[in-house]
Amino acid sequence: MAVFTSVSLDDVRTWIAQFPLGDAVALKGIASGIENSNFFLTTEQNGRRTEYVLTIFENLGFEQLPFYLQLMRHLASRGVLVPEPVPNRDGELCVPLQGKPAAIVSKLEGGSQMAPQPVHCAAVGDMLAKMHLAGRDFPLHQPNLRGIAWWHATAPEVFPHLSERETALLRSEIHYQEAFHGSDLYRRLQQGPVHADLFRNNVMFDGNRLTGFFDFYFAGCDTWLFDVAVTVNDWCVDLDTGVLDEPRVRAMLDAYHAVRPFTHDEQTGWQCTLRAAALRFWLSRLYDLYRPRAAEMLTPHDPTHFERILRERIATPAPGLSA
Ligand SMILES: Nc1ncnc2c1ncn2[C@@H]1O[C@H](COP(=O)(O)OP(=O)(O)O)[C@@H](O)[C@H]1O
Ligand SMILES: N[C@@H](CCOP(=O)(O)O)C(=O)O
Repeated sequence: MAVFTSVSLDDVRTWIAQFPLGDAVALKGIASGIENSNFFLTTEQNGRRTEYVLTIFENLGFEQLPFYLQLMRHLASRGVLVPEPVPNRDGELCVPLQGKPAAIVSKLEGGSQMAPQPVHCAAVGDMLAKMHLAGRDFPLHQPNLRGIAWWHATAPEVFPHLSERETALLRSEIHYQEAFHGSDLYRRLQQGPVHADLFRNNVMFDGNRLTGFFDFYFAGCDTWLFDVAVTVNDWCVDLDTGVLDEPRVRAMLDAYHAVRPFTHDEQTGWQCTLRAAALRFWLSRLYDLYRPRAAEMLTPHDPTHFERILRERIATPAPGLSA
């Protein structure tokens, strides 16, 4: 159950007076999610009921949240389908609740599509390209906090837990990625705000209609290509083998390319970037598995899934960026 901080409807009734949303009439904890406490919040104003999502941030502090919340606001104002944060009467997007930072955002319709078909991948590719373009004039900057600096800092913490075979792979891949990240080619890749965690469970669909991207709390500035690679590695993969499913890859990449054409440099850097995206989640899953965990945290995700994907991306070239 992902409600780590308990809040009652009475608590919220008083707290919500600072927002121009009317009265709080219902509050329901959301079971899924592993980072924050999330609730569906219903408000009533002039006889009209509206549903929102109330998030209490368990790990992020007040100083870190403006980047994420302002980014969502910026994207929403440019027509990208993302939850829109609601400012309070003082214009603040993030305010304390039970002593922790909290925010209210609009609720997306629908549910997650956990068995995506090419039609869903195309919708994700199209919206991802629109999101990258819309982020070009976003004024705030924060690096991807799960980028190469984090890999360097984190690998030594997991090495003691790994087999020789795993250690060899992790060492050699970080070494390989250092060379790629230090190259002229890498410096020429287009960069901007990216979601950086656009997995199947972070996108809503109503049937085949995409209704939004959410969970922006790993977002940061990185190459657009990295975002594409993270997304392909999750949406277009055979979950048992880590092998990419070509029809889904083609649907996603072609839809992206139709909105924001890939560059020649991106074509060249594509295979390395798919490996970087696999490495990022292998390492974070290893770290989550081996670090001391708070008692209430849920079962960590399986790291071997991304180890398999990384080995597969090294062994087999993925379909190219354009057909
Ligand atoms: N804006 C939203 N609209 C609709 N549902 C949402 C929204 N934000 C979160 N949810 C629901 O809450 C669940 C947990 O959210 P998530 O952001 O993944 O949590 P966590 O950050 O704790 O991993 C999601 O799976 C989804 O069902
Ligand atoms: N997508 C990551 C974990 C992040 O969890 P989320 O529920 O906040 O998206 C992974 O699968 O390792």
